[in-house]
Amino acid sequence: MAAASARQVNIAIIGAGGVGKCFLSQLEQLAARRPSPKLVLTYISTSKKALYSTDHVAINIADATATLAASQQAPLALPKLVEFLGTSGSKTVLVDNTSSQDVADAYPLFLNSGISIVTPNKKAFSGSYKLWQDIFAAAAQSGSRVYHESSVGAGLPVISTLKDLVDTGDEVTKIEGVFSGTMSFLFNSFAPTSGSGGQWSAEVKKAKELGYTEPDPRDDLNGLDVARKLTILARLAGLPVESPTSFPVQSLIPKELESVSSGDEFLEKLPAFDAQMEATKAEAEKEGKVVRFVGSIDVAAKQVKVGLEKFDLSHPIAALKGSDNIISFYTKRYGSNPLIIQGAGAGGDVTAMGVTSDLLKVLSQIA
Ligand SMILES: NC(=O)C1=CN([C@@H]2O[C@H](COP(=O)(O)OP(=O)(O)OC[C@H]3O[C@@H](n4cnc5c(N)ncnc54)[C@H](OP(=O)(O)O)[C@@H]3O)[C@@H](O)[C@H]2O)C=CC1
Ligand SMILES: N[C@@H](CC=O)C(=O)O
Ligand code: NA
Repeated sequence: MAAASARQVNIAIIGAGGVGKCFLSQLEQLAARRPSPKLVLTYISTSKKALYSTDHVAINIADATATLAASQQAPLALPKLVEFLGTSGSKTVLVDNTSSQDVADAYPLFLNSGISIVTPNKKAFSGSYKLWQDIFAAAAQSGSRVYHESSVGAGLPVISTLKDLVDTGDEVTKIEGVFSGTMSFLFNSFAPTSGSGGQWSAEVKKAKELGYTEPDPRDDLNGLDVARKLTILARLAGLPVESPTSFPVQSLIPKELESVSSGDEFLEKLPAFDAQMEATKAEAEKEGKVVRFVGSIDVAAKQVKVGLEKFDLSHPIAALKGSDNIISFYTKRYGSNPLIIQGAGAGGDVTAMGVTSDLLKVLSQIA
């Protein structure tokens, strides 16, 4: 076991894709700006490769992506990773930048071993309610921390705001808005409030290229990504929602493409079904409206729903730009004027910002 250092915190990263690379760059700046505690990257992996040494030698953060790409080491199995991180003698924060359910399922194991977690991955907090309970019980029992701001609204302060409302004794009655950067971008560019808009399937490809979509864009188009975010918010607001499939969720996947085997094949075949979304858009236009993909949680009625709705052109939801999310919290204190949060809801840099700010919170508590 390496010698213990109170003023050193080790960082282990799983996932080095769009968000992971932006996080690495923010971590490099953070480590340079803040000498204490010393931040030491000791493990990084994708699904196929890893970088680490048995004596926990620091990995150069600036070169980590390139060194990882050239590495011949395989990732450690998750229980082995927990063991490895536990032998460093320093406090450790795991940064999960994947969308993996397997990694999410292992959070209780990491937390029980005293390893804190920061992540934009929604799977742990929107999976089974039992996993949610196990995660927070493990953190409470071991004193390790878990933060997931970017799991809703990317770096926008959505989770922290909701926690503050609840923890200070306000009563949240309703949460509603646009919760997907991808869906926002798609509808803002396909059905703008002025002009004719782009082709649906071409906009879907653009959203993927811009890094807004989930690794498989069908996870956005089937409504599940928004359903996951609403599950997380509903639970934080006090509703023990069982899963993201336990309430009505509208899918925008054409019936004919429901069984295609890969995201790439789906994107290739999607142009043949553009007429379906054109019809939805035209129907709203006939009423002088635009269509948008929204979600809502009615806390008192215990109702959660996700799907398309039509909006007047003057409505704030109709007028969103780019990948903007807009989230309104209706509470007893705020009365009929909700507390509203708006801004980019997807993209590598803004998502990594939420992860980095979570890391800062953990450091202020453990270091
Ligand atoms: N992109 C965005 O705007 C936002 C993303 N998020 C969340 O951030 C997370 C990352 O998204 P993003 O960076 O866009 O996704 P990417 O697909 O770009 O990157 C995912 C990374 O995770 C790795 N990975 C996947 N599964 C495993 C596994 N089982 N073990 C180890 N590594 C694994 C991948 O490795 P490999 O390449 O080898 O598969 C890849 O490096 C997701 O949970 C997403 O929902 C949240 C808010 C906004
Ligand atoms: N795919 C998601 C990414 C952020 O959670 C989205 O588009 O909102
Ligand atoms: Na957020």
